[in-house]
Amino acid sequence: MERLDVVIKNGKAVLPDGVKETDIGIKDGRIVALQKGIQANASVMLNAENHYIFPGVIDVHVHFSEPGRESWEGFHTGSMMMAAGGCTTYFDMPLNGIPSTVNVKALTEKAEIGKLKSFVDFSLWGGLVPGNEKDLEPLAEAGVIGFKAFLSETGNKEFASVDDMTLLNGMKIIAKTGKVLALHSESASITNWLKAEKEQAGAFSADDYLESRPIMAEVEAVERAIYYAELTGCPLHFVHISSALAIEKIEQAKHSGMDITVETCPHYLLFNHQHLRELGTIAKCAPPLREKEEQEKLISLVINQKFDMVSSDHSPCPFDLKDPKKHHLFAAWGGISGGQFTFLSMLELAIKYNIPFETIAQLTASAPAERFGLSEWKGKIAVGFDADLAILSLEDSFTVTKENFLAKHKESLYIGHTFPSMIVATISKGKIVYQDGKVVAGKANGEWVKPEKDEYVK
Ligand SMILES: NC(=O)NC(NC(N)=O)C(=O)[O-]
Ligand SMILES: [Zn+2]
Ligand SMILES: [Zn+2]
Repeated sequence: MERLDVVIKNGKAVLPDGVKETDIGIKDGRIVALQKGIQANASVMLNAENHYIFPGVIDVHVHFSEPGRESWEGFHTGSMMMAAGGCTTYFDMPLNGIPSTVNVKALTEKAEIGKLKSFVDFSLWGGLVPGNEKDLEPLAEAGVIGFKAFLSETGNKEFASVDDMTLLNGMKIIAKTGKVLALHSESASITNWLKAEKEQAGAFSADDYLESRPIMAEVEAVERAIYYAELTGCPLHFVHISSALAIEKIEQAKHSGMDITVETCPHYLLFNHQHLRELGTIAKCAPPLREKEEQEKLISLVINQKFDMVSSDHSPCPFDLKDPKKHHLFAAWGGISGGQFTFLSMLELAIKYNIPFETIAQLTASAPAERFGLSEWKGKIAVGFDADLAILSLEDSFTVTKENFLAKHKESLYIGHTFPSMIVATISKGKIVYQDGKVVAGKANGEWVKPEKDEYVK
């Protein structure tokens, strides 16, 4: 009888063309068989009867802040949290750590730490900042997944936002490397101007914060970036888009044939401005949570497949920096801590709005793999692909507590939230990393994943 490492029996696998009952056979970290009734000797047999098996989440947007600010998160706790959330590959952003990932030395240093500490696979973004134009091609060659720049201030002095000239020059160079430029799109001019007005008036309420980062600030930045991409031919990825009007502009550009993708994050879909009013700093992010009406529009846009993917934008910090006793809302650190909940959030929406599970798998796994050059071996359940899987039960629910939230800091908008499904296990390249509420992997086996080599066109 054939010898396999793992056989998952009787699950409902979420395949690109629909849900299918099948066994999954795994050997040497890859899926080798996808059929009912696999007869094999396997070291590990899992019964997945009544459970759904999704491709492991590929979360393109997290901030683990290591090296330099590992007191904010770090690869160890961060990757355990991702595993608990059904994520098997995440892309770490180039900012919030010290140094920022803006040259090859910083990239290599971060990759070494990730390889030692991460429980699941990861890729690394490189930064575009004023003054690092000469580092862009070397970073591309060294294997960054793409580049990231900020059009508004980052809130951290080690990673400056781009001025228009840096953006244009950077786009021109990035276009040549064949990589994608990801943009935090809020206009620095508009948000700084409005923020200064609020500061002068000493007006720091939740409503003031929302007013200081209006939808127009997002739309202006998106439109400008689209013009610049048209001039330079640079592929773009808009991160954490929070308004229907921005999507309208992005849709127009896509229809004109431009190479653009867009993500939103679960917090814009599950929460709204009322949560900032009630909960304060833990619900502070940029762009801000929008009014309920906008939240509903964003959900419709997800249902109508106007977003290419979803990401968590896990951007935590020690609670001290969010402590309302010490900082008013404008001064507190902005960022939502919720990397564990992208998949469960999308399942909540799928159940509520009848979104097909294969659409969820597309948003959380296959579209990111496709966009960022990993689609030959990651992002879907298929023979020959990495056995990166998330096993889900619809018969159980999951209420977030400080105990089962595995991020370094336990303060989060999600504490107390009940998701209508539960992750039973997460498998990374054939190894069970998370099962029954615990990270079970003995050691950190995550690898640094680089995009396909032939993506790089000199
Ligand atoms: N410096 C940050 O991590 N910022 C993040 N903060 C948010 N989203 O509030 C982000 O992605 O913009
Ligand atoms: Zn951002
Ligand atoms: Zn971010």
